[in-house]
Parts: sequence; structure tokens; C-alpha cells
Amino acid sequence: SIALEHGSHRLGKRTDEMMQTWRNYGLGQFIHWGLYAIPGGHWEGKYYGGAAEWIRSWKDMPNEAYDELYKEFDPQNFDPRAWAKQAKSLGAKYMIITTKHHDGFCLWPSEYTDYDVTNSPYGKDIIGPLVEAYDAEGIDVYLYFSVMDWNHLGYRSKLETEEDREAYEGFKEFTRNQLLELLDLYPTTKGLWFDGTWDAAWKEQAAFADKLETEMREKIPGLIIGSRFRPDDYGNRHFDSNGDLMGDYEQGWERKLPETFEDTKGNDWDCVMTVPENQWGYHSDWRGHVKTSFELIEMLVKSVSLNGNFVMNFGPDGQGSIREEETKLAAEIGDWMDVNHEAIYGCGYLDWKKQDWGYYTKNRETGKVYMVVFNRPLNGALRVKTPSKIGLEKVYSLKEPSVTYEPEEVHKDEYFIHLKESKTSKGPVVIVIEPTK
Ligand SMILES: C[C@@H]1N[C@@H](C#Cc2ccccc2)[C@H](O)[C@@H]1O
Repeated sequence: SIALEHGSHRLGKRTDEMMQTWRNYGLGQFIHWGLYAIPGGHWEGKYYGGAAEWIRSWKDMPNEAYDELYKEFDPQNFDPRAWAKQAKSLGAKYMIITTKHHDGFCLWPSEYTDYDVTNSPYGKDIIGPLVEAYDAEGIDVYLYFSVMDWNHLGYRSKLETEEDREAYEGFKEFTRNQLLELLDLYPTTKGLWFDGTWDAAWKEQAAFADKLETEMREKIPGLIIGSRFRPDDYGNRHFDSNGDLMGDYEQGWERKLPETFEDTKGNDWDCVMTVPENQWGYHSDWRGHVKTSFELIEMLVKSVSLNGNFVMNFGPDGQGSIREEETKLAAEIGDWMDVNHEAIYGCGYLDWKKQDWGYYTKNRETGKVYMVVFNRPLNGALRVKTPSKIGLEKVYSLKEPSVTYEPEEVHKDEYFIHLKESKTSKGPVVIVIEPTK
């Protein structure tokens, strides 16, 4: 293996309580909110189809005009407790909020820049009330932080000149100051979700990032930081030059999902997912495919079945309202979770042979097995291949436990479970197997 000073510092998974809690979340909520929500994908009547939170970077969009938007930020509809209540009814166990996206505008009162909410007409901290509201609902809060910062004069995507390097040293100090400031201001945060770390300039900062990650972990013991923060000695991210995972879980699944357990390399991971194809911040004109609640529930179940967490994105509008499409999805998914959360929370991968009808999840504590059926076979018979000697004496419907099943053994350790028409349940039906030995 390659000698690394700043590669992965731990082989295998974290087993402490905070990480176990993270592992058992199942469902999270991402919130992308900032100045980009004001234009909402349009500028002077022109529609921009790219990601709305990147509008400042589109060629026809005048940067100076974007940078003035903070003078319009006054979200009078912002209601953190309503957001937290909606997240509770969705069934989210954690929430990730953009404290600062690539544009550099800070949703908290930062001592290290004037480009923050205190200098907007709104004038007040956004992050603090959100942390408080979500904590009150028992939903853990994680802070999204973009290292890339288009507003800071010392930011560089690459370091070519001596001037670049000097300026970048100031930017690094600023970044460190802001991160330590966030952890001081919001000590109940359980982790940081880093983004904007693909720049060549940042990839040269293995030693700096390593030291800073250690400092942050010392400030909040148990803090959870994913694979997207640190570059190793050779600029590799997510996995170091020896292929070992950086950070506490893999953050590589952005708008995509692993297909097999092998794709996950056996690591902890999260999938962060937009509702439209590629809009994180608010866009007033969603075009292309907008996911249905059934699609999102399947992504959630697939994630949990492969030991991952699924984080669904919300993009509040410029006034601080959650758009109706997201409200509707939250209600539909929440209704399904009300009945079926037992197959999600505290569950993970089961090494039984994957079947076409859907996904298995297994409760890590009870050992209960959940068959989440998305594709009802035409003959209504679910094929189940079990490891040998598993007893299937206790099989029932999660929604209607009085509806029990007697699996029909068709081959050695291979059974049919004949679905009984359950009440019209919206979304996938879940069959529970309580292995008896
Ligand atoms: C979590 C997501 N990461 C950000 C990005 C990106 C990106 C950058 C370059 C190429 C493709 C995607 C998006 O703006 C959003 O914050």
C-alpha cells in the first residue's frame, strides 16, 4: 500500500453511538435555501434550465447583479417550526441545511464576512431558529457547508501563481474560522455535509484539511463527517490512494443510487436526491421528469436495503415557503411511513437473494425481515429463497398484522408467499418475516 500521512484514519466502520444513530436514520431531508431562491432559475425574463443554485455561474448572468441579491433577501414566510413539523410528518430523522452554498452567502451571522443574513433586509439568523425547531421535533440537524465560495476574494479553483497561493492562505483561514464558528454557534449539530471540494486548489490541502477535520471532531466529539471533505496526500477524495474510505461514510451517491451491495463496498453511505432531475435550490419552472412519491419511496427502500440513508431535497422559495409539489410529496411519503416505518428505521441490508418483487430490509436489533413489494407478481406469489434452516412460521402483513401467511415450500429453502388482497394500500405492501430460528 502507499504510505499516506493524510489518508483514511480508520479502517472499518465507526461503531460509536452517534454513528449507530446515523446508520439507523433511514430517511433524511436536505434543504437548499439561499439567495438563488429569489431568481428561482430566471433572470430578466430569461429561463435558465441548469441547477437554480448555480445561476450565478451561467454565462449570461451578471455576477454583480447576483451579488446584489442579498439586498432583497427578506423571507417573510419563513417559518422554521412549520418546516420542522412537515419534516416530522414526512418521517425524516435528520435534516441537512445549506449554511453557505457556492455563492458564499451565509444564512448565519458570521463574524468573518459581511455577506450574510445580518446585512440583508431580513437581518436575522436563519440557521439558529432552524436548529432549534428541528431539535424540538427530535430531528437531528447536520450543516451543509460549501468550501467553494465564489464571493470570497481569496477563493481560487486552482493555484497557479504566487499571488494565488498567498490569497488562498487567507481563504483557508477564513474557511477554518467559519467552520469553527458554526460549531460554536450550533453545538447540537451532529455532523457536517461538505460540498464544493473538487477544486484543484483544495485537492492540494491534505494537511490543512486533516488538521481542520481533527479540530472539528475535537470541538464536537462524535461529529459525523463524510468522504467529501478531505483530499489525501495525492488529492484523492472519497477514497484515499489505497482505496480506503475517507471520513465516516461515503458521500458519492448524489442523484444516483448503488445497484448492488458490492457497489457500496460494504461502507456506510447516503444518497442525496432531487425531486426534479437536477434542481436543489428553488426553481419556479420545474421541467423534465419530477419524481412521484412511489419513485421516492422506492429509492428510500432501495437505499435502506443496501445499508444507506436516503436524503430527499426540498428547495424553499425566496419568501421562505415550501412549494406545493414538495408539500404533497411529503404528505404522501409520510402517509406510507406512518404505516411502514418499521421496515426503514434501524434497518439495513439482508444477504438473501434479491427477488424481482422488491427489496428486503432487516431490522438490525430484532432480526425481523421486511419484504417491501413494489412489483406484485401476476400470480400473487412472492418467491423467497432463504438460507437453510430458516423457519418461516411467523409471516404477516405490516399494515394488517392479523393477515398472516403460511409460506408454501416449493423447493429446499425456497418458498412462495401468496399475497392476500390487502385493503387498497397506497404504495408498496410490506410483509414481515419473524425468523423463528
Ligand atoms: C448537493 C449538490 N451538490 C452541488 C453540486 C454540484 C455539481 C458540481 C459540478 C458538477 C456536477 C454537480 C449542488 O449544487 C447541490 O448542492
